[in-house]
Amino acid sequence: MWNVIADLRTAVIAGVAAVLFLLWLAHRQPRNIPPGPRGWPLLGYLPKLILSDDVPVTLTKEAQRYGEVMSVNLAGQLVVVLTSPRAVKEAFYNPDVSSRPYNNLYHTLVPNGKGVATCSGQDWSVQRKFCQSMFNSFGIGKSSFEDSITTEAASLVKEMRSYKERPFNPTALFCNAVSNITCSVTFGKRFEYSDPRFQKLLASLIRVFEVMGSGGAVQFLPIAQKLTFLPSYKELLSRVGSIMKFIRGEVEAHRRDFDPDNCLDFIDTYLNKIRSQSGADATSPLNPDNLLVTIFELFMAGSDTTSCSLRWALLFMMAHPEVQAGVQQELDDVVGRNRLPRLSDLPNLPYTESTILEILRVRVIAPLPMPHRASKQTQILGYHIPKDTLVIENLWALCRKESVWKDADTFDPSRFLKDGKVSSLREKLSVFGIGRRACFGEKLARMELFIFFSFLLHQFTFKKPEGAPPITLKSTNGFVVAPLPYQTCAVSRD
Ligand code: HEM
Repeated sequence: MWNVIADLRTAVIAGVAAVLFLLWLAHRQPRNIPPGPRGWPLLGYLPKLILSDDVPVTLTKEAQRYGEVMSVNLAGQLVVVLTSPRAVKEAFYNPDVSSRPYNNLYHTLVPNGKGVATCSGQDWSVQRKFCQSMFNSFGIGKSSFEDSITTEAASLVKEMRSYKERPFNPTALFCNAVSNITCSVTFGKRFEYSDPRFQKLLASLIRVFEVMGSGGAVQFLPIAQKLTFLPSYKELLSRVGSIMKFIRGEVEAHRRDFDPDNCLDFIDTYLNKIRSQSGADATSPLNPDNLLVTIFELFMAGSDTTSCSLRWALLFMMAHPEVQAGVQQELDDVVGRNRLPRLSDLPNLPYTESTILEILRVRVIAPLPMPHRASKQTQILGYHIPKDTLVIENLWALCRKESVWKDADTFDPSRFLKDGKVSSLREKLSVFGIGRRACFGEKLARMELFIFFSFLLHQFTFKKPEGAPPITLKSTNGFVVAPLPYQTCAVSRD
């Protein structure tokens, strides 16, 4: 009798041990994956991120403990966070870390649509190459495109002047001005600041970035793709849907009036390409669905980003009147009062350029950009990276490294100056990302920032309105890090 019980006990213990061993086998981490904090059972590090006030700062602190290549488990998804230029360079020049995670938001709205920012593989490389060649042919980044931006900057100055030095919130004006540049490239037209249909669209655009939150990257986790019942997802779906509807209307109008001998904008050129390849290559990534999503992405990526940097720029000028006066002095010395700044003045405006660079550095507007996905098993600095790992660059950490940026929290444009010129430190500023998927609109954004900023400071002095609350440099927690809403007075310099 006792033998039976002893045998049974042995069998149960052996059975439990076998089950535990199999569970361990199934859930064990592959060897040599990057180190990182453990987190909770099942949810891993996700609760800590969700509860964090400032996700990039939290991840930077963890990286000080675990290193430049760190991993966290977010509800079963392995995510690798990179916090040094050498780690980001090695990872993001590697074709095997150049894919993007699946995104069911777009998939729901345009089931077959793939754009340029969220797709992978052949779809991405063909689209990106085509878009890049189009941007080049429109002269973006060169002086031939300058007039489009100066015309818009002049409209912005006129609009700000119309407040007659009374307080206003510059958010909608900047968003309208910058979006108009994207619209002039894509749709071949701009929209008036008073156009209610366009204003509604811009409000949706700003709201999309707010709703996405600073855990923007979290949107791409497999678990997030299942939370489609949440009110925030429903709001995103409805807002993105209304932006898509607007774009669809513009594409339809272009299709109706299409003239292959007169392709003046992005949509016409893309439609012409689709037409020229029909029959020859039915599977080409250049197709009507992808056109829709690509325009949506250019519109999103190109509008709130630059306009948000301009909002920071005005706020920092109000908070640091001595820097504002320094930029104005330089503009007056180099440009004078009888004309407006031109792109060709830039090499002679080192303090103005340093101020723009410092604004980009001190408030990195995309601190944790959209994740990359490893399309196959690979390595980063010797660590094993399994297939389908998400890889994120922590740009906030890169712009705060004390060894490169002394007193990194201090706003100090002169850090970029050496012997009266902009120093090579400029090359170390990585706010547009690094590698194969680095920002595609960087040249356009830099042109826009210089022209808008120099026009505004040439024409106005920005001041905190009397009686307004003290200036705060705190930010919102959106996918794009924006200043809290504020008011300014544009005091004419003439
Ligand atoms: C201050 C302004 C801007 C900043 C700081 C910025 C920053 C970034 C960053 C950090 C990335 C991610 C890089 C990566 O995934 O590795 C990115 C991607 C991208 N940006 Fe920008 N951006 C700005 C303006 C623009 C503009 C004006 C456009 C176009 C009109 C644009 C279009 C894109 C696109 C299409 C991508 C995706 C590229 C790809 O996946 O291949 N951006 N941007």
